[in-house]
Amino acid sequence: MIMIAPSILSADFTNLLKDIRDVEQANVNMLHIDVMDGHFVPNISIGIPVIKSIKKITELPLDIHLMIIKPERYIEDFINAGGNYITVHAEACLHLHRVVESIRKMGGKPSVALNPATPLSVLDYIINEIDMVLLMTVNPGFGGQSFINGMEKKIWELKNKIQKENPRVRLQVDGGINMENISDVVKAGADIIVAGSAIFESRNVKETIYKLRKKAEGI
Ligand SMILES: O=C(CO)[C@@H](O)[C@H](O)COP(=O)(O)O
Repeated sequence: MIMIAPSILSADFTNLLKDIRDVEQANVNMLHIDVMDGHFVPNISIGIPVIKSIKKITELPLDIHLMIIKPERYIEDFINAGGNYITVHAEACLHLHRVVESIRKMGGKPSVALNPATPLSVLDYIINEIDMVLLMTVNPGFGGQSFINGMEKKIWELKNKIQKENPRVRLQVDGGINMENISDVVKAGADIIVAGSAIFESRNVKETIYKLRKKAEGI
């Protein structure tokens, strides 16, 4: 089954409750929450108080994508705020193994994100310790960017690596995914689709999610 994770970065922050209820009614599998620090990426977004508030109003698993340098400083806070999946960037961690270990110890599901230009070999000695890999198909920092050409090949290579080395790992793909390219992304091997602007900037959020799911499942 393909999972859909709406990225609330593109939601209406003056009406977040309504947007969350809409995606819940469309049976999405988790909420993707982008945390940006203005250093690792050139943008600043959502932080711990907002995540705590979201946790109070939804039962959906919270998938926290930390686009922050030295994420080890805040792992405990994001887990206490209600994060389920905690994704850290390989590029942002001096001691990736230690960070992943601490996420697991504190009760989170550890996940590692890779920027588009980061080689898959950075996963070589960590793939057995994680639950998910987040492959970025845009340069992180903003919603609404275009999917980078050629990333299907990287998804496919990562899928092969996962199948060989740890088939329990889920492959999440994030950035520029829409109605036109979702089938290719799934065919290349994605298990979890993150989509922000394609969902929240559409006229009918629920209908868009149903259509994305249908395309993803080839129906
Ligand atoms: O992490 C990020 C951006 O850095 C993403 O989660 C975006 O929020 C996805 O938005 P779209 O590309 O789907 O509009």
